[in-house]
Amino acid sequence: MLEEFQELLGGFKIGDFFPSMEFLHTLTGVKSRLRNTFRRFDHFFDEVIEEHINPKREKEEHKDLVDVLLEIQKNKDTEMPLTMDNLKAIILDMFAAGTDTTFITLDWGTTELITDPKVMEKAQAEVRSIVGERRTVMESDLPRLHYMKAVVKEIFRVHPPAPVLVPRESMEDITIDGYNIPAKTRVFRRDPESWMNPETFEPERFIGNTIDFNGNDFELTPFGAGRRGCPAITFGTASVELALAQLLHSFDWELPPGIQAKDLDMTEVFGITMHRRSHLIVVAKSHFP
Ligand code: HEM
Repeated sequence: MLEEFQELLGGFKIGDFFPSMEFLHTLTGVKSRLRNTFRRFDHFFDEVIEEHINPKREKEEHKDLVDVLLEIQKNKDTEMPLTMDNLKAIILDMFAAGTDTTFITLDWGTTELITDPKVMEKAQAEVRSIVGERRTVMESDLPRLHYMKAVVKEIFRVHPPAPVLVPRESMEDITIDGYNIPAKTRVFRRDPESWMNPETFEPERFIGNTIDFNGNDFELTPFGAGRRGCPAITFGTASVELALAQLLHSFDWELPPGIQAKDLDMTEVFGITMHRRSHLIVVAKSHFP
């Protein structure tokens, strides 16, 4: 369901660029796919909300996002009242923007590392030397994992999970570098010419310099930049770094018997987020007895 949503949201649709050709969306079935996906999500959110307002529901120790949103909705004194549609939109936004991006980064990251044993070994050696015999990687370990952080930057560079960002429209006429951009133009940003050996996975390119993805270096903007940039850049980065460090620390990774790195399908599926076309199958062996 989420995959269909991401593909519909980001895939190339001719009517988005030539509004006079929007009628093609009906002929090609895009409109009915959109309606169908909308209905499935709407039904799913109705169920989730009903479950949360059911007085017989067992109380959890901590409130979750839906509990908090329902509480805000109940409070009629808020500056901006939340309708049920607003509430569903927020759940969808968090669900879609927050799960897929992190998962895709780890999926492509594992792919790159398993096809490049030298990088995998170097990253594992670093994590294991910092974390030692302790079984759980802590957030406080992260600042010392310099090489692994370079690996994460390189994953973001080669496989930005949301490569065309969220489609945006310019609000007013503007001239940038001599190009006139009229109001309401759809704007995308990506510059493939900013890197040496751009196709090679090389975390070392981030060692010894300060290039980062916080929105100041325009050649690396996996979270976007400026005021419409990802609001969860800190949380998203920590989630990816912690998960990757834990995977590197606790497991030794191999391809299944008979499969070689060159056999892996590296095709990307184009949508608002950039998935692998086929599932990655790897063998994880516990590093600790
Ligand atoms: C690896 C992790 C992540 C990456 C690479 C990422 C990337 C992005 C990008 C590129 C955008 C669009 C920015 C733009 O158009 O300029 C975005 C927007 C957004 N992200 Fe993230 N994100 C990540 C994790 C998360 C997480 C964990 C959450 C929530 C828990 C989240 C919530 C959002 C929301 C709500 C928006 C929409 C903001 C708006 O509508 O303006 N993201 N993200």
